[in-house]
Amino acid sequence: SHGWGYGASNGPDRWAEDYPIANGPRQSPINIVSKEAQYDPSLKRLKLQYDPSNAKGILNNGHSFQVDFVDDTDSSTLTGGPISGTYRLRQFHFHWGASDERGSEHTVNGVRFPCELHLVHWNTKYPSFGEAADKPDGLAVIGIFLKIGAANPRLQKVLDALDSIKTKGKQTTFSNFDAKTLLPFSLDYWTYDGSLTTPPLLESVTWIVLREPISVSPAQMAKFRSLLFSGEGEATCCMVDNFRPPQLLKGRKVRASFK
Ligand SMILES: COc1ccc(CNS(=O)(=O)c2ccc(S(N)(=O)=O)s2)cc1
Ligand SMILES: [Zn+2]
Repeated sequence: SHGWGYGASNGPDRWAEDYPIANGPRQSPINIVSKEAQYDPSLKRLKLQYDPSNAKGILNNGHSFQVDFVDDTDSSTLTGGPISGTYRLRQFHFHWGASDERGSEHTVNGVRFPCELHLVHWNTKYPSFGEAADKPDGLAVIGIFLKIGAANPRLQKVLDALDSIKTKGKQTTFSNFDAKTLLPFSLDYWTYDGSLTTPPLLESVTWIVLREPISVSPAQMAKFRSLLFSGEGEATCCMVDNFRPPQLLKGRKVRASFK
C-alpha cells in the first residue's frame, strides 16, 4: 500500500494529504534559535531512572529502527524537567541522513546534525501509551544530537543488532540495555510544545532537546545507513534521510534550562 514514508511520492511534503494536522499549530521538529530561547529558572533538572532489564526488543519498522521497553511498571521513568508527574520510557529510535551534513530533525541556529536520537516517554496519568499518545500532555520525547567524532562505544550494542533487522518488519530480542548510557554529560536542554515528527503527527509531545551532542563515528554512521526501508524480497531501498525538516514555530516559545 502507498503508506507514508520519506520518498518523493510519500514524503513529508505530502503527509498533510492524509494527516491534515501536519499544518497544525504545534508541529515538530523546529529550528532552535538559541538567542531567542528564554532561560526559565523555574525549569527543574531532568531526572531519568531507567532499568536495563526493561529492554525488550529491537525492530525495523520500515521508517527507522526502535528499541522497545517493557512499560507496565514505573521502573524506567522520566520526571522533573518541564514536565509534571511521571512519564514511562516506551522506546527509543533515531533519524539520520544519507551523508553527514543532514539527518537530524531539530536544528540549532540552522545547523543540521548527521543523526538524532529520540527517547519516547508517556504520561502515566493515562492508562496506556495509546491513551496518552493523542493528549496534549501525553508524551515527552528527549532529543539528543549525534555529531561526527570518535566512535561511541555506548552505541555499539545497538548497532551490532542491526544486522539481524536489516529489512522492514524484522525484529529480534534486545535485553539488558541501559538507555542512560546514551546520554551526554550535561543534561542542559531546550523545551517546547510540539508533535510526533512522523504520522500520525499527533500534537501531544513535550519536547526536551539536549544542548550537548553525543559522538558517532563515520563507520558507525555507515551501520545506520546499512538498514533498508524495504521488506525482504522487495526492491532494495536504503534507510537514509528518514527525517522531517523543521516546521513553523507559529508563535511558540522555546525555553532553556540554562543561561
Ligand atoms: C494511537 O496510534 C498511534 C500513536 C502513536 C504512534 C507513534 N508511535 S511513537 O510514539 O512511537 C512515535 C512516532 C514518532 C515519534 S518522534 N519522532 O516524534 O519521536 S514517537 C503511532 C500510532
Ligand atoms: Zn523520532
